[in-house]
Amino acid sequence: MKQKLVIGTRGSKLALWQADHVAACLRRHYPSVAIELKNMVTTGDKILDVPLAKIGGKGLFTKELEVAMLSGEIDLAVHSLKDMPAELPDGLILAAVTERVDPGDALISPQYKTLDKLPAGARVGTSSLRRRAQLLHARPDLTIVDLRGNLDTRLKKLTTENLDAIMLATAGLKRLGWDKHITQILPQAICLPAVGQGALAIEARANDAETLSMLAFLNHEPTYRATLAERSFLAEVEGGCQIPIGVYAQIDTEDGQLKMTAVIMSPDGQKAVRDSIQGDPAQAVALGHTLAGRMLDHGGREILAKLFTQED
Ligand SMILES: NCc1[nH]cc(CCC(=O)O)c1CC(=O)O
Repeated sequence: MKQKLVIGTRGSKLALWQADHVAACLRRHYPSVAIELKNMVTTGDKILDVPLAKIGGKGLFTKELEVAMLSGEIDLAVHSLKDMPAELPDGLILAAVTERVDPGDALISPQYKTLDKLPAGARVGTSSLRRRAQLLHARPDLTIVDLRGNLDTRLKKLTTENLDAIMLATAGLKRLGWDKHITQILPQAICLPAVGQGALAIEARANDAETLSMLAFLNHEPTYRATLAERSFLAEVEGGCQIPIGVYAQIDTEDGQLKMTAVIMSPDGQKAVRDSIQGDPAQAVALGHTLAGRMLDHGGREILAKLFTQED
């Protein structure tokens, strides 16, 4: 067993909470091992004024940590699984995926509370194409305002940018103790989450057997299986986190089946392909591929082709 593990993390409040949480789990499990944290800055943290969809590129929030891991500077990195690209760089693997509790998206609207009570033309802040498309699909009259920055910045912008509502991940708000601001958790019929939303990913070197076995206890198998199906869906649709797809999979505790629903939308929410699949959790990867293939054939490919040629 190693006597020291170095965790790499980004410096945002959410990232620090996540890394501290994993550090605390490790310290409890291995009282004699030194658990150190190392703060790092990623490209995604540096570019704060450009909409994410325009920066493009995969792994915007993960690359610098991965370089440090490969060089041995850090032993593991903690990420929101949602921020991880579908395929990891050579030499790195997901050592564990933690239990997912809140996969959904939340609306914060101090004045109107819920989506259906927002007045016509209301201004809603989000920088996610996925949220924009699904909001506009349900409410074409809304005005979507781009909203970048860390969670705390975005909450402040609700007031400073004169917005009627903003949308954020429930999990992130809960982790920071800000769930008191939530006025509605959007139902999945209206808004499906991003791939992996709500789960933490622990990334480590593929050849570092000692660290991998020390991290194994952090893995929650049902969440791992469900998010594997989601990530396999994503890999097949071939996008980063900034394409308008929503997907949610879970293992049904009654019949043990993996059940997954996904949506591919045009950014304006006008075109939507929605479909579901279920099967054996051991076939998670195949289920993701099959669902993606079916949805691409039934209009998804057209929506995505248009998206990639758009220049706005
Ligand atoms: N893209 C930023 C990001 N990455 C992970 C979370 C929230 C926590 C999670 O989904 O696990 C957020 C904030 C948000 O989308 O509101």
